[in-house]
Amino acid sequence: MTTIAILAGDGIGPEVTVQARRVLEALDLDLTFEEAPVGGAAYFAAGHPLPPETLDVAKRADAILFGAVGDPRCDALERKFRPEQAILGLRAALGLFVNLRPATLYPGLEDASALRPEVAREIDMVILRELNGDVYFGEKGYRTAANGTREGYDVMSYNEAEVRRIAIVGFEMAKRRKNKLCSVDKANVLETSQLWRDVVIELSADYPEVALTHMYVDNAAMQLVRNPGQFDVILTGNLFGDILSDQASMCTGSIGMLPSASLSAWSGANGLYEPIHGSAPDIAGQGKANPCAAILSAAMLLRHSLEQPEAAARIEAAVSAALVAGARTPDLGGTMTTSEMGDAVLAALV
Ligand SMILES: NC(=O)c1ccc[n+]([C@@H]2O[C@H](COP(=O)([O-])OP(=O)(O)OC[C@H]3O[C@@H](n4cnc5c(N)ncnc54)[C@H](O)[C@@H]3O)[C@@H](O)[C@H]2O)c1
Ligand SMILES: CC(C)[C@H](C(=O)O)[C@@H](O)C(=O)O
Ligand SMILES: [Mg+2]
Repeated sequence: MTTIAILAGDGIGPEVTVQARRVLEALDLDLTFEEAPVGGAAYFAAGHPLPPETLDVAKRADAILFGAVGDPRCDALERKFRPEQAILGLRAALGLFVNLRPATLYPGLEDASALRPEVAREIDMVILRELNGDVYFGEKGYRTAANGTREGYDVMSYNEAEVRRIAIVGFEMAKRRKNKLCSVDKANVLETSQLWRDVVIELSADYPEVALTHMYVDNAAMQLVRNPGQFDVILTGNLFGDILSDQASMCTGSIGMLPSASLSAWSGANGLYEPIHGSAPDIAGQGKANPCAAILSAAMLLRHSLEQPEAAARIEAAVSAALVAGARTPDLGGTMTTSEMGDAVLAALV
């Protein structure tokens, strides 16, 4: 029996996750679903954003479908109780250091893209984001000195083993795609990035067939808008990958379109799958959220954790067909509700 943990979370998290679950159920794959609270929902129900029972459910499952966490009512809480700690805690506890964030333009979405149609049409990349290190997991502090001056800090660091293991994934992915790897860093300023670049260059000797380039992150942000078609696999750290993937999403039409997979190795069980967007408090409860990113995350779950590539392709084809037929939530310029968009994808499933 295959068990999928559903951690829907806060805001639009539950709204989009239920649509992804409907699509998975329609495939008749004999999946069992186990729901558990996470984020603000878990804090209000159980006093902690990632209760031990929820972590157990996640660890026991064959794969995890995650919605989003974040609740403005928690903004004033001590950091360890904030909803966002739940997703960081899961990534750390499950050793999910590989984060795949594919960005492609779905047919017909040229009009929704922030770019000119001929530029947008070229987008077909994966942002490979390291997910267990960087400023996210370095020493942190917020303190007040004796003279009353406040100081905040988050240490940015990577060691060479951490860089090597994600870089290997990058080279292997590039080999299976277009043999192009662009490593994005800030080596002109940061020692962390200098180490990153040194390790990537050393490793490149094992992959002579892969064309390796390096780009500073500020230039990469610009090139994503100027000429996104130049990218195949972008290999980058935790913070830069977070920012660049939100930017890439608007090039493909909407942040509501980009799925992600978080894995402990390139392929394997216990992966966590989530849209790249957050809980979107500004539209929560209004039926306005685009469920495509969540639905496409379910497709990634089938491909990477359940070894069901045909089923994954069926979901992706259904999303594509629904969009070609004109199905659009407001973020894509349409008027459909979240569940109507789910209906459209279900109707297109063949
Ligand atoms: N992995 C996660 O759980 C995750 C990811 C990002 C942000 N967050 C959290 O979510 C909360 C809100 O953060 P934010 O506003 O900066 O980012 P967000 O991604 O939630 O929303 C940014 C903007 O995009 C829109 N948007 C997002 N998803 C959409 C969708 N599916 N369809 C249509 N529009 C969509 C929102 O309405 C908003 O205007 C914060 O608490 C943040 O920490 C969580
Ligand atoms: C909520 C937050 C911790 C998270 C991140 O920064 O990784 C989010 O922005 C994401 O992109 O998954
Ligand atoms: Mg983000």
